[in-house]
Amino acid sequence: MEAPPPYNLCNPNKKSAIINRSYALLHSIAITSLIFYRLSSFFHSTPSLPLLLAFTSELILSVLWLLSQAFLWRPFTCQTFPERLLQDKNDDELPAIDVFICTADPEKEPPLEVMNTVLSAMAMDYPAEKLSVYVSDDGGCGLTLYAMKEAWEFSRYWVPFCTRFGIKTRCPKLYFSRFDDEFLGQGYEAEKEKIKVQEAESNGKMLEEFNTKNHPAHVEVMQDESHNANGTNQVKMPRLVYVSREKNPSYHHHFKAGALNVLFRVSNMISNSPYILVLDCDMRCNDPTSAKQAMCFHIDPKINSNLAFVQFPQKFHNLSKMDIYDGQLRSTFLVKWPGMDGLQGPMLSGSGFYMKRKALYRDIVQEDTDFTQLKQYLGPSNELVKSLKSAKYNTDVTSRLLEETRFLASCKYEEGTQWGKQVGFLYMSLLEDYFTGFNLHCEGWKSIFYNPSSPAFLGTATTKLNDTLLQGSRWNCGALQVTFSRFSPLIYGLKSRMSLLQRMCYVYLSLQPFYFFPIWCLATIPQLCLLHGIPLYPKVSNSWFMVFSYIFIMSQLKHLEEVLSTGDPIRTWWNEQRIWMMKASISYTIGMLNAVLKLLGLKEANFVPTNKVADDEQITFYQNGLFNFQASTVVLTPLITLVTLNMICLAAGATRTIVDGSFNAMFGQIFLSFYVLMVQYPLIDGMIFRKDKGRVPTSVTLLSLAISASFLCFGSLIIKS
Ligand SMILES: O=c1ccn([C@@H]2O[C@H](COP(=O)(O)OP(=O)(O)O[C@H]3O[C@H](CO)[C@@H](O)[C@H](O)[C@H]3O)[C@@H](O)[C@H]2O)c(=O)[nH]1
Ligand SMILES: [Mn+2]
Repeated sequence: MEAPPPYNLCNPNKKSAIINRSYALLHSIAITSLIFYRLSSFFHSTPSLPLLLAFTSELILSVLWLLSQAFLWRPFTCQTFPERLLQDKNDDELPAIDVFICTADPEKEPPLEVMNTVLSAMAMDYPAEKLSVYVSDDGGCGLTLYAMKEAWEFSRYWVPFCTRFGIKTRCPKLYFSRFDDEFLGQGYEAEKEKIKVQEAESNGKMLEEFNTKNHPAHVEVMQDESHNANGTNQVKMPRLVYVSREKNPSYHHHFKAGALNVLFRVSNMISNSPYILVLDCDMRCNDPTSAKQAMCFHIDPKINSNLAFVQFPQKFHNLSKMDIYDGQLRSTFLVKWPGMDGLQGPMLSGSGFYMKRKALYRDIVQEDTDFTQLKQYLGPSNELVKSLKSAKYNTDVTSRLLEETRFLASCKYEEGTQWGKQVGFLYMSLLEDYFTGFNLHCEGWKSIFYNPSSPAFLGTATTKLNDTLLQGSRWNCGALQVTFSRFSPLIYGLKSRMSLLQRMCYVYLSLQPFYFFPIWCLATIPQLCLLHGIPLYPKVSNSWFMVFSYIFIMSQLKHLEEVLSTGDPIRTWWNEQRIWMMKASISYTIGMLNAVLKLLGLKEANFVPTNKVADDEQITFYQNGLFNFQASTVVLTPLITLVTLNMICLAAGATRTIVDGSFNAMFGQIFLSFYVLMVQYPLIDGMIFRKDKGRVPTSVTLLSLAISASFLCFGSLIIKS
């Protein structure tokens, strides 16, 4: 008998694999030669400090390069066929889904935007009775609760409207910006107005007086008895639940992971759906069919037994054409994650994934685990433990049930339990997604990356240099918390079922912040030596020079090939090098400092939510591809210092080589300095030529000049001694 057609297909990209592997092979020969050249030169004469620093940088770059090849070894592309799934299964047979949406700060994450995300999720193309949306409000803000009630009101029109007319755009804000619909459009405007009035009536207090650190637990299931009682509204509606967990300064709240675990428990009592979709408050559902697409993997009997989650890429609605800050995270979502699809699957990426509930219980909840043991792991609620065994959907939410959910959302509940350690989203790192996903993969769970042509979700990308770099610092600090712990991918679970390549991917991310070392060394030491006429690279006429040139040119070409193969313009290649240098010198460095301070117990790690609102000025800069240098001094000064230093050294060093005729020996360093300045040209522009508000403040330029001068003086003393 012929096998039924599959719901999904995942195929290797043979062409990419051939290109990647040939490149990797030749490049590793070149790198080995470079290391051989350096080591053999050390035998002839004792290396100087600058030479040792340059060599250490080269070694770190080589190790990271080698690890990064794991992402490129077996690239895959997956497809889904939801129509086949729907032929086989009717609505009753589709599994239920709980959608978790987190918000924390009503100023950075305006309640109206959260409302739009919630409505887009409620209106997904999925049987309404199988969909429950849970909103976690870590701010405990009255205005957010109010906006959720309004979202519920409006959803009663919005959801049936979308279903009846097969509307593609299910985020109301976006829909009404494109299309007119008198009745509904007015309804939406009225909701917007109500939220504004509500805020105004409290004289702004609702936004100012919320207290993220101290508030009681609040759980509210949105329902409208009057409507159901008189039977006017027969349309089935997804459920909407507002949860604001208790916050108390004497308990650590574990940021987003803590919020997600509360939703996990509360939803267990109410809908207990076998699958969970996690969204950040700015990640709207763009393609309403994403749930069915995800189910094409989750229901497939061939792969579902150990499939933990289906990850969609994070995509953004506010990217400009230039995308100067690499907001699209191209290399992550278009190269690395598809690369991991050929291994055990992509890393968990915070938002836009469909997770199997059972996977988050890990191996603790088994058929034969007894009641008392489960309570030791999961806490004192009998009801919660009972709900594990019965996969039932609670249609009425009694006041007793609500009481229990408030208990589950209290600070004390997790005391002495395994939440965040072995169950649910894990707490040890600020990068809860990466760490949770790593643990799942260690236990043998798989994941799938699915990147449909129409984006499943659209979020808000950072459009300010400062926000981008600080967000990156938090991510890297989170990765390093894992690296510096017993869970470091280098050593943890070596006996687990994770393949070598998959592990290399995790190790790469865990060591990636170490790029900070080569970037700082190679942007300062060869330049200082250029000033003093000390060569660090072979002469142009020396055949070893070829090895260095080969490595540089080939990595540039490979990057270019990769950019073009993901359908991006050449400009992206250049942009990415710039923002990478900035991230490596700022985000990796700050992330490293924070992680080390945390390790020494000198600083608390903190998850400051990223700003999702931008003023017109900020948007204009961003849209025009102009860097906005209105950034904190800590972020900006190091960048400007590096550029100033390179300018001074290039000018003085080049003059010197002309005078003493040492161009042949110094070419490598002249080129390096020149390359840094070319890539970072917008910094020079912002420092010298720009007159607008986004220019580099003169105070920062002066401070940077002073730092560069001191570095050159001290550096010269050390070099000459
Ligand atoms: O104490 C907190 C802090 C944050 N959040 C929520 O977490 C989400 C992500 O925060 P955001 O400020 O947008 O951080 P990003 O760095 O943009 O988030 C990326 O990186 C995070 C890991 O650090 C992932 O969790 C996210 O999904 C991913 O989009 C937002 O919805 C927040 O409301 C909370 O619920 N509680
Ligand atoms: Mn975000």
